[in-house]
Amino acid sequence: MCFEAMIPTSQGLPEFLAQTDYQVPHDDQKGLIQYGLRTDKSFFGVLQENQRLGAAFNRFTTVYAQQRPRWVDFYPCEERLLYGMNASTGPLLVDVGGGLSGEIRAFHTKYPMAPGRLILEDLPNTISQVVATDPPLPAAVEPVEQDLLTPQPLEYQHARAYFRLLILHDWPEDKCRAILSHLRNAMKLGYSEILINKNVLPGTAAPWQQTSLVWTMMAMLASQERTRSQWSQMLMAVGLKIVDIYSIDPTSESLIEATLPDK
Ligand SMILES: C[S@@+](CC[C@H](N)C(=O)[O-])C[C@H]1O[C@@H](n2cnc3c(N)ncnc32)[C@H](O)[C@@H]1O
Repeated sequence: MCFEAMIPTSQGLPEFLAQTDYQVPHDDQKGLIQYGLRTDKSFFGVLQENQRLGAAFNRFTTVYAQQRPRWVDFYPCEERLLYGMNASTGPLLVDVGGGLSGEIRAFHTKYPMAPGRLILEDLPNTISQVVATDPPLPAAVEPVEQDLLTPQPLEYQHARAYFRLLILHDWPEDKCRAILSHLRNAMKLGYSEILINKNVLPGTAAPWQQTSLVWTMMAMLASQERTRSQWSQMLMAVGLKIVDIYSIDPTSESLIEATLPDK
């Protein structure tokens, strides 16, 4: 991953920035990765095409998440998800771009008797890796091939929560809005929520653990880490509002809870 994708992309950085007048790239189809790897594919397009690289990336994100505090340990799941859950309304949890499923496994391990379906969505190559994992996926978790740039199928609408870890920093602003709009359209007013497990940078003096990803995100994905006000503006722009932000320490990913406003 590092040698085949990140280093060649980073090596192209000075030349690319000089050619684009040192502007922050926002187009994930004409960014640094296309320049550095001489490809017309996006980062995830490269990983879907090259299964070995894709599998290495999925292992990397799994190990990365294992080193971080898990949302299930600092978000009040009983109070905010399980209380009021109605399995006939829709799934309990849909993990969008869930990768090798660490988070939904962690949720299931902590709440094995929770009512409702647990859905793990990702691209085809990742899902084929998920179903072959050892230890195997718990039977309660349903792996589904689903492109997050498309609407949620009817079957997975009106979920109690749509969860996303390390996803929205992978996409530039316009794609984030498109992704969130599909989820907003799937939500049930007064019931569904979106849980975003990501860094929420302070306006100043952000810790290095949070800012160290900024260059990587810009280079590989033409995207960025975001401050609280940037998250708030993006969610408002697609008709969602932040209910609360839960954090366990200032250097780790927070959990942003967002819903449809009552109006
Ligand atoms: C940074 S990883 C995060 C994985 C997982 N949420 C975690 O934190 O371990 C991004 C995930 O998004 C998935 N992904 C990328 N593009 C996608 C798309 N268009 N539709 C669905 N999933 C996508 C990737 O396959 C990958 O599993």
